[in-house]
Parts: sequence; C-alpha cells; structure tokens
Amino acid sequence: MKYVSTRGQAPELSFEEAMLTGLARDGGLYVPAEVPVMAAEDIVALAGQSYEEVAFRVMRPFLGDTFTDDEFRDIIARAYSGFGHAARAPLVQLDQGHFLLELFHGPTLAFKDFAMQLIGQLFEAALKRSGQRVTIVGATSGDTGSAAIEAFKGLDAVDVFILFPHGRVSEVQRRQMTTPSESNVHALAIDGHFDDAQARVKDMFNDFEFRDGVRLAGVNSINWARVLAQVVYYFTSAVALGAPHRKVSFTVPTGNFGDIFAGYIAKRMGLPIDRLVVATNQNDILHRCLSAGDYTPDGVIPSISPSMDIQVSSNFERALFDAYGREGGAVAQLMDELKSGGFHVSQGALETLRAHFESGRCDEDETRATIKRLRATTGELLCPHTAVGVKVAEEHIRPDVPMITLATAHPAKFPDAVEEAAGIRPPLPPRMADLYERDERVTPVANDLAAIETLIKERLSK
Ligand SMILES: Cc1ncc(COP(=O)(O)O)c(C=O)c1O
Ligand SMILES: N[C@@H](CCOP(=O)(O)O)C(=O)O
Repeated sequence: MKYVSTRGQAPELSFEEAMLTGLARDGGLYVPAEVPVMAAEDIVALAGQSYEEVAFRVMRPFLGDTFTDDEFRDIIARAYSGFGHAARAPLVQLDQGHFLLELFHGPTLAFKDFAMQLIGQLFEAALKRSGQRVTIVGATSGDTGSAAIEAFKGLDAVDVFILFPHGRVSEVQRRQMTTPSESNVHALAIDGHFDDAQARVKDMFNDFEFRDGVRLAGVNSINWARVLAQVVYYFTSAVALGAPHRKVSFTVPTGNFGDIFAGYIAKRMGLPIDRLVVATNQNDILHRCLSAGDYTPDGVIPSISPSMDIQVSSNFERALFDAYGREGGAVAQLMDELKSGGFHVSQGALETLRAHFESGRCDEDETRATIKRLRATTGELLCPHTAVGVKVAEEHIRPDVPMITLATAHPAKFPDAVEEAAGIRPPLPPRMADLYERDERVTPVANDLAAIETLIKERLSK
C-alpha cells in the first residue's frame, strides 16, 4: 500500500512513513494511492463482531507490512481498553429513522480519542522499533489537543506541543490540556484563532530546516492514520442497522472535514452510504462552497460549538483531490489561490463533490433550541456540536434510509452552553471530578512562526 500527496510533488510513502511524516513535503496531504474495496460478504461478516475485530478487518489492508497481524491486534486492543462503553461507539435511537452514534466514551470525552488512542500506540510501536524520537506539534480548537496529550503524555520517544487558541476553547477542554504534569507535554495558548494555530503548524512543516532538525511529526487529521482510524465506526454503525443489505446516511458535525472524509473513505471501500451530510455552525464555509462553489474564508466567528470554529478546512483538500481527478497540479493551484484569498471549484468538480456530500448550517439560536428540544422529547443531552449535527440531519432525513448523526463530544465538555440551552449542568464523569482543582501549566505564545519555533527548540534542549 502506497500513499501519494494531494499536490502530486512529494515522494510516495508507505503507511508507516506517511504516519510519521504527517504533512507531505510539497505541502499536500497523504492519501492512499488506491482505496481497498471490501467485498459485500466481508461486510456481512462484520455483524456481531467486537469493535476491535471490525477495526482490525477494516484497517488492515491500509497498513501494508508495517505491523504483523498479531502486533496490530495488540495495538488495537490497547487503544480501546480505556473506553467507558463495551460497544466503544454505541448507537442510540432518537426518532423514527434517526440514530445517534455516541463517540464520546473515550478518555477525553470526544470522538478524537478513537484515532488518537490508536495512533499513540502505533507511534510508540514504530518508534520503539526504530529507536527514533519525534516532536509532535498539533493545532487544536479544543478536542484534538486534549486527546493528543492524553494519548502521548509520558511516552519516552515523543515530545508533544499543542497550540490552542487563547480564550476560545471551553474551560474543560483547556484544563484537559493544561493540567497533565508529564514533562513531555507542552500546552501553548496562541494569540489567535484555530486557523492561525493550524497555519503555524503547516508553516513549521514547510520550514524544512526546523522540520528535520526537531524530527517534526503531526497528529492533526492532516495525518492519514487519524482519518483511517475514524473509518471504523462508520462500518460498525452501518452494519448494526443492516448494511450492506440496507443503505444508511450519516450527518457529521464538521470543521476540518476529517471525520466526514473518513465516511467518504468507508463509502469508497464499499459500505453502502447513501448520503454524507456536512453540518456546519455559523462558520459555514463548507456549506457555502458545496452550495455555490466559492471557497473564500471570511473570518472565524466564535460560537458555542468552538471545536467547529474553522474556516480553512484541511481535509477538504483530500476531497478536492478526488473531485479534480487526482490531479495534484490542480489542487496545488487551488491552494495557492486560497493563500491569496480564496478559490472557486469548477462545475465538474462541484458536481462530483455533490454526488457524495450534502450540507446544511445551524446557527447559534438553532443550536440552543435543538439542545433544549431534544432533552425534552428524547431525554438526550447533546453537546453543541452534536446539536448542530442533529438539526441539519433532521432537514436531510428521507423516510426509506436510516440517518446516523455522529455525537462527537460529551455534553460535560461544554457545561456553560448546555446549561444555558437546557437548564441542566452536565457533570464530568467521576474520574475527572477533580479537573477544576488541578494545577494548570500553559505558555502564552504570539501568532508568530519564529517565536513558536524558538520556544519549541528551547524546550527540547532542556
Ligand atoms: C466535538 C467536535 N465536533 C466536530 C468536530 C469537527 O470534526 P472535523 O474537524 O473532523 O470536521 C470537532 C473537531 O474536529 C470536534 O471536536
Ligand atoms: N476540531 C478540532 C480541530 C483540529 O482538527 P483535526 O481533526 O484536524 O485535528 C479540534 O478539536 O482540535
């Protein structure tokens, strides 16, 4: 299995190389040269299997010879052993034909744990074997950072630096990043929003002297391994509702387009997905683009679903690569245009995108109203991101195809927003009950590449 860059100018890599590399050296994102297809009978055979077994069968073809089957099974078992639900990703019925896929039973209460717990184990196994050490730098709007810190804290061969937008994450998210005491963890509060943090991380990858000097690695969803791990729950949930004999649709609260892109990969692998619905908050650039073809960021607006406050949606590049017939040159040109303001998707590419993706938008009042209404009608307490998904899903449900909305975080991560909407303050699980009493460790940083690189080098030299 080989991986190619969406911009067509970087060397092809193996799974292990792509995982440890993160961003391609031409600035693009790695994708499999070919997506392996699963036969219908192999999908049928997933029914009744454990989450871990489905994870093994779905991901195995993408790994090539990176790990033996036994090694990979062990890695998967370790990754999901800390989840608080036996099913790992349970389905809950909301209404006739509408289901919620609960992805918040991992250690940091968000869907990121599914991928991050796995790649923590994959990194450790690969680095132990090679004797290498890496520096992970990640950008977060709240959940990636806490999940990465949880997965990598205390590991010998890794230092982890997380840039989060100062004042724009929830208190629970911030404390999850700033309270771990392990010396290989560094929480950096950047003066800016998520797009600034993500841009600085990409700048570090494009500064080859720095990149090679610190052996930079990335755990944002620019890393293919992140996306791959998220493909699994599309299979477990669709099969539970009758796939491959029955089609299902998914609505995904979307920001960086990684989670919904994992659904697109599941579809290309042969899972009969009818529609993939992109649900955005008021930062609706993806909805606008899928509606009219224009991708012009117009500034991030803070919202009560802060993890989706994103305008430069990294993984959309992977979808564009396929929509433009896997022409890296065309994607590179669009990304150059983005640097100077924005780009317009050609009619042909837009039609290809629309063949897979629908979209909708949910504003702040609608988000609050959805949290309140769902509590009253179903008893479910939704996090604001999930509420965005549920509202948009309701507008896309068709009578004959079940709709699964991804519940991407636990409501207790956003207690202020949930309490304001539903009048209930969701408590943290007992294992986190002292989160508000723990000491915080955080370093403020300017939105300045040289300053951030200097800080990282200083920390590594200690
Ligand atoms: C709770 C939550 N919901 C939705 C999203 C959006 O997911 P993605 O960035 O993969 O589109 C995020 C952040 O990634 C998140 O943390
Ligand atoms: N919403 C994310 C933003 C980063 O996304 P990623 O999936 O590319 O890591 C977050 O919570 O940090």
